[in-house]
Amino acid sequence: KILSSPAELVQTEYDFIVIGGVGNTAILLRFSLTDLAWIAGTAGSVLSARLSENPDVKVLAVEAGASNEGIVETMAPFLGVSLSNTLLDWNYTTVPQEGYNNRTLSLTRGYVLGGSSTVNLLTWNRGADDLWDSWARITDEPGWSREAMEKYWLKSSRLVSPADRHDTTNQEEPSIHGNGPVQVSVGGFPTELDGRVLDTSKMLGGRFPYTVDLNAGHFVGVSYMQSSVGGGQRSSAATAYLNPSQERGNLDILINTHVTKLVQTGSWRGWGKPEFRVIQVAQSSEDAPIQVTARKEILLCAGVIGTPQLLLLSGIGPWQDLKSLGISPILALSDVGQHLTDHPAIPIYYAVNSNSTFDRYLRNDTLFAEELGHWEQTHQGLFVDSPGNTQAFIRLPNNASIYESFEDPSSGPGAGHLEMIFIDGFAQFGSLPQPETGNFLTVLAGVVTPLSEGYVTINSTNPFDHPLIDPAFLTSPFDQYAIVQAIKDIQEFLASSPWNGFVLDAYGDLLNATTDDAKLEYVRAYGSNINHLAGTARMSPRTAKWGVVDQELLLKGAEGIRIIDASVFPSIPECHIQAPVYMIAERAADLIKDRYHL
Ligand SMILES: Cc1cc2nc3c(=O)[nH]c(=O)nc-3n(C[C@H](O)[C@H](O)[C@H](O)COP(=O)(O)OP(=O)(O)OC[C@H]3O[C@@H](n4cnc5c(N)ncnc54)[C@H](O)[C@@H]3O)c2cc1C
Repeated sequence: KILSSPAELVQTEYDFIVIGGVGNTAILLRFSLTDLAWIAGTAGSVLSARLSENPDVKVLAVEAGASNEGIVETMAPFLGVSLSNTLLDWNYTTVPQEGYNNRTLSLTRGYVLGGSSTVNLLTWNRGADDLWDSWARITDEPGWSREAMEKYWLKSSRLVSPADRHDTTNQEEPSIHGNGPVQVSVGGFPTELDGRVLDTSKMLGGRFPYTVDLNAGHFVGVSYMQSSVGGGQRSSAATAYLNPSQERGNLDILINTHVTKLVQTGSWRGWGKPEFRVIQVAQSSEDAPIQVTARKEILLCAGVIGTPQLLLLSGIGPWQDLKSLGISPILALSDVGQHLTDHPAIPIYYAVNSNSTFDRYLRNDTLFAEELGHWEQTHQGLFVDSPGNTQAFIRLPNNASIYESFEDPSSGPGAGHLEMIFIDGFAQFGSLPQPETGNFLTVLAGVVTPLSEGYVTINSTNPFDHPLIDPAFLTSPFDQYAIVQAIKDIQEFLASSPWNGFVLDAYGDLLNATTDDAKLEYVRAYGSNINHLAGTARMSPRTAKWGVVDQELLLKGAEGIRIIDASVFPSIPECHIQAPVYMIAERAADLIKDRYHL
């Protein structure tokens, strides 16, 4: 059941407590753990669902944000972009980004059941086979390999028909998809770009090959984009995992409540290893915190920003940083909050010779309302897709001059370095506002193997204050080189014959950016990110001195805490990252069930 205040808790002891997003925590619901406590976000929802499957297991999921139910913007895929800077967003801001002319950027994170899976842009990428095999190597754990993770790919999602039920032959490969709760489909509202993108790929070949289904594991090529959409509606960790489980008698979901601290309750078997079995929760910094016990484990799923913040507030992290904040250090882990990585991105705009782009809907309230009404009645039309029906992952040229200074950072030849998403209208991903007239296309370009790394840390012991967030965009020369190459690739792509008579001029300052330096200046002025933050509590081999969690996602040097969210990724995936979050959450649920014989 859903509880909206800690005062509604009828018990203060559970098997598991899931902290955050009840996103992937939904997995826990499968288990019905009586002894777990957790935070419910994307991963949190998965865990909540999976663990509460066993009626003997009592699970409490704690989510700082609100319920996802009844909010149309979270369900109509096209409206997902409107959820940033709302009450469902943590509304974080980065510190000034040197690589972006010292601009600060808004960072969206879901403040709602389902976490960021409730507010994201829905693209569904499982990650290259090479990525998973590299994680198995980095962590020295075959259980994270592509082969071992196949079952969690199959268990987390299933392919369904697009909203318009068009023939998808050669647009996807049904045989490689599974039977899990998240519904996945290709776009259900074809655009005038789709055919041109595919024709260009077939014409150019080379670095732009056509790949029928990237999710088959070879993540290089131009393809129809798959999204977490079923029947024209968002499929999130909340709708797929959590909502169907929330009536279970062994699952309590506490919303609008922050976990403010993980409390040390003793030393494991009396020999010094700190043990954490209790959390503190509150709804504001004025409230007296309430304590809740997890008999078995605290499952920390608070995401790339919330997880390190909570660890630091609880005395877990770099020793000197904790001491300088006046926090008594309990566990020295220098990697907490470090290695924050995201994909830098730049929207490229062209005026187009068309009257069919979505620009007119964004400029005309009546048209917009009519289209929304159409979606509400039929789940058809423009609103069934997040903007963009096609995407491409491209490798840098083999002879790229940057390889004289840097080794290839990709996980292998089956993963790209650059991404492009083709959008039939002016998508405001950067700081350029939509022009008042005209029709446009947007290509959102990104670097998916960034080498720039930053951090999340705190400068306040008030858990309700935002942490300091520095993704350090574009500080590595590799990223600078790669994003310029992405712009050149887009220019080459759109200069080919399928676009003749359709693409007009580049829009904005890009028109005059003829040199590499000018292109880089354009990115510094208008660049943004794709909200794929990862890595602030990295997984490493159990005996390694670096890292925050071990191969089973248990907090190193402690008992009672397991971290399950995008913070544990040992490297940033070369793709959109929600599917890998679901997959690690599914595996975590199995690891927990095995450990406790559930
Ligand atoms: C705007 C946006 C667009 C994106 N687009 C895509 C996309 O198209 N495709 C894709 O694959 N990925 C996309 N992503 C990324 C993807 O959604 C996330 O990486 C993924 O959902 C993260 O899952 P998580 O479980 O790590 O964290 P989250 O899902 O963010 O869950 C963390 C949860 O913890 C809660 N929480 C935090 N601190 C506390 C606390 N102290 N107490 C209680 N609760 C707390 C939060 O409210 C949140 O619900 C996007 C993300 C955003 C924000």
